[in-house]
Amino acid sequence: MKDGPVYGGKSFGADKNISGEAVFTTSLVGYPESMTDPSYTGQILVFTQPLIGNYGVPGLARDQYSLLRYFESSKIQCSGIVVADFAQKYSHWTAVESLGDWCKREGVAAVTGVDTRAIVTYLREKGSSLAQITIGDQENVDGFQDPGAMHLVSRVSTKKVYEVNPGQDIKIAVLDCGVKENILRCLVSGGASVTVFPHDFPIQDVASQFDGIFISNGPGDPTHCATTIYNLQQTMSLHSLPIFGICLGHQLLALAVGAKTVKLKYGNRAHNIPTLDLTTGHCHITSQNHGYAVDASTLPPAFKEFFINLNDRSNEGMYHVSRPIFSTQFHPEAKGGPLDSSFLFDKFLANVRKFKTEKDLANISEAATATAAAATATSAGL
Ligand SMILES: NC(=O)CC[C@H](N)C(=O)O
Repeated sequence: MKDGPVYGGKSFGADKNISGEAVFTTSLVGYPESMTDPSYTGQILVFTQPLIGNYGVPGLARDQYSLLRYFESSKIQCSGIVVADFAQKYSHWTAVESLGDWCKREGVAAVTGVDTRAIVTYLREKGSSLAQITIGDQENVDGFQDPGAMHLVSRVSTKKVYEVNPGQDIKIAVLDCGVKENILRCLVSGGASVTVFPHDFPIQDVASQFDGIFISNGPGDPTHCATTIYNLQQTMSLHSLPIFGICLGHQLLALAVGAKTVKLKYGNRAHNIPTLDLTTGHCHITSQNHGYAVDASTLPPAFKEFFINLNDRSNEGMYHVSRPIFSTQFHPEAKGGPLDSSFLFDKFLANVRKFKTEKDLANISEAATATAAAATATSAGL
């Protein structure tokens, strides 16, 4: 840790020195999904679940939409992992290699035999900390890189526009800040065509060609994404289409409407965080991975708090009082994690379908008015 403590262990991944922000997750399963989630870029992930690796690592299989079936992106995104007990023997029908071989092949540092309870106690007391993984006596020439100071979204976002599940009647534009494959799957399996745009694409210029906009999860401090925030402001003032944001997407939407974000002491990374829906009084168990949060007291009057975290009372979402715009801090796509909140994709898709129907009806009546006007002009001999 940057502030002093050293924890010893044995390398079982790539033998290389790395640095990043040490964070912990209390999720019991889902290490392939978490490690390939672009939101973990620049972070050293410490697992509180002591035994990690026992079901191995799946391959790069793709589903009927050409989305990755078992991973959230095509490579490991975190800088390194720390576990108490790496399981060398693994067994699962999807497994193609061990966790150690995967980390070695992808050049990712991994350490086992570490007192992870001591690290988590330290992180909970001091807060998320910059840290290094160093092999032997080698010095880490890079020092302590701070992912919070970097614009990581520009590194993980797509460079070119692409489409998933083309040809459907409803069309959604996704702003890719580090989108997880399962988010795209949740949108296309609900019957939408999805076009994925780079994070800084001027989405306001093409919004009229779509029936909804989705803003994805992503790594780092949301305040670095000034271009996306500006583009969202423009989109909301020029267009009335439905918008849905998840995690970083929620934070960017909140910043775009004038609210503020704060850095949490050690963040929320787990698959079982109780979250209260303030509109229904229902509690949902949610999947989370974030270090920043929206300060609900700074939301403008047009937005209400949607959900709150029942552990630390932090904000978990917001909705517009009269427009089809809402966002959540947690991950309703839940990969890994419980599916309690997957109804939010249904809610967004229902908003999108309603908007599309109203748009189509407005176009028909506009065309009918134009035809009637032309007929009147013709009969009047004009
Ligand atoms: N999963 C995410 O989108 C994370 C959002 C943001 N980088 C945070 O840590 O708060």
